[in-house]
Amino acid sequence: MEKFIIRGGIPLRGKVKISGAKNAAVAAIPAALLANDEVVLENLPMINDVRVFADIIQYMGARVSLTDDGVMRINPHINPANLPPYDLIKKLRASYYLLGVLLAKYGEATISMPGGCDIGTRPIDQHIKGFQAMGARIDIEHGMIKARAKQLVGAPIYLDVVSVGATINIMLAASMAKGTTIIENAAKEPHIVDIANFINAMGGNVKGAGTDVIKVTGVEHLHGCTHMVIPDQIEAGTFMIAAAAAGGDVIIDNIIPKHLDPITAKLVEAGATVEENGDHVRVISDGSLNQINVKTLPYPGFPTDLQQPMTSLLTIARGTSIITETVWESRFKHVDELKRMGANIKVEGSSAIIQGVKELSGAPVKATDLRAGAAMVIAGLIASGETEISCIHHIDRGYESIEKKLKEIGADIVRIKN
Ligand SMILES: CC(=O)N[C@H]1[C@@H](OP(=O)(O)OP(=O)(O)OC[C@H]2O[C@@H](n3ccc(=O)[nH]c3=O)[C@H](O)[C@@H]2O)O[C@H](CO)[C@@H](O)[C@@H]1O
Ligand SMILES: C=C(OP(=O)(O)O)C(=O)O
Repeated sequence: MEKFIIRGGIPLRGKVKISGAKNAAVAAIPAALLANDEVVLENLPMINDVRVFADIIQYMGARVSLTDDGVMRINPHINPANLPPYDLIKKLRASYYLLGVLLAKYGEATISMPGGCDIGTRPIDQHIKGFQAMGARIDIEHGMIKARAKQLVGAPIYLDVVSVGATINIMLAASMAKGTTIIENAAKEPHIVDIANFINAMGGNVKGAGTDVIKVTGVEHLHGCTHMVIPDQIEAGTFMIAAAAAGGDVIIDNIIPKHLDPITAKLVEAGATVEENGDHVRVISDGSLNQINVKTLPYPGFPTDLQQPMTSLLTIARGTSIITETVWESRFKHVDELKRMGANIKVEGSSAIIQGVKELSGAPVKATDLRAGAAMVIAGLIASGETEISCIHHIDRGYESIEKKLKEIGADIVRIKN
């Protein structure tokens, strides 16, 4: 087991390069199996979720090479009967995308229930409803989801909730279905657009991604291509919040500033300066911030995946802030850990009421999930004294070398083996 040790109170200065988006990468890797020949994915983040997904598709027979610069070459010929074991599938959420991909290409998919962060109940009923509307038969037995369809047929599908996973999974299944699928009330996150672009680069026909109506016309075959994964909105937002909270002057580079608008708006409201320029944003802050209220919403709202990091920032903002989580019902496990560091937070239903304190003090805390881990890192950066963060395997699922990137902008953080 590894830990991070952070000595806080140091302003951050310099430039940090953002990696490819986790939630696009973990959809693009299974999506590559739709193609008939080699796919090259560029700008993949070097995170554990990517490595695990490489292991999963290799287990199924794909030939995969992944280099340190985030380039993965995938020869997509697999044996769909090689069912990846539960131990691999449960390591991440995005393994559910294998259902849409295998159903589209082979007419059959058997996958165990996916894993992912423990942030509330995580049903996949909307994915299933979509597959069923296209004519698939779905059975759930002994923890396995079995999906079968001689021929998927395009259909109108209205999502009851705005779901990132269901939108992408239905796009994947529909990419090779007979006829046209129309997804209404679709999610609009940047990674939805990225995967639609990737399917189109393989010869597919997806229109409307980024709006709430997506039209997918199935094609018979998809071919290989090279696709560059978009920058990670959530990693970029995490560094923006860290810079605003710890104080300093940080350029967050290699990003699409538009994707950061909801975060920029809130940091400016709290008193930080954010300058947008081409493919970077610059965050300048003296660490003295004012209270704000934040409500998580599907894109283009404030992302739920940054709610926990934002909570850490607000622990030291003047006044009382309220963060309302509308996407996940149990995404407040970081609160008890922040309280160990002196934060004054009360959770009432889906809101955290945060009374700003003068300072946090370092303490031993744990990363209860991926973004709770990021929240602990930010808390450690602003706290006086030493913070020791355990269970950092959660952080490694989704952040590429977070300690190296933070060190480059002046933070005092080390990874130690326990
Ligand atoms: C691998 C990946 O991309 N993970 C992201 C994805 O998770 P994930 O795809 O699991 O999240 P969804 O967008 O599907 O979930 C949004 C909401 O819809 C509900 N729901 C979802 C599906 C369904 O079939 N039925 C249903 O009721 C969920 O309980 C949740 O309340 O989007 C979330 C919301 O932006 C992010 O927090 C995760 O980081
Ligand atoms: C919740 C997250 O991840 P996952 O859906 O992969 O568990 C996240 O990235 O914040």
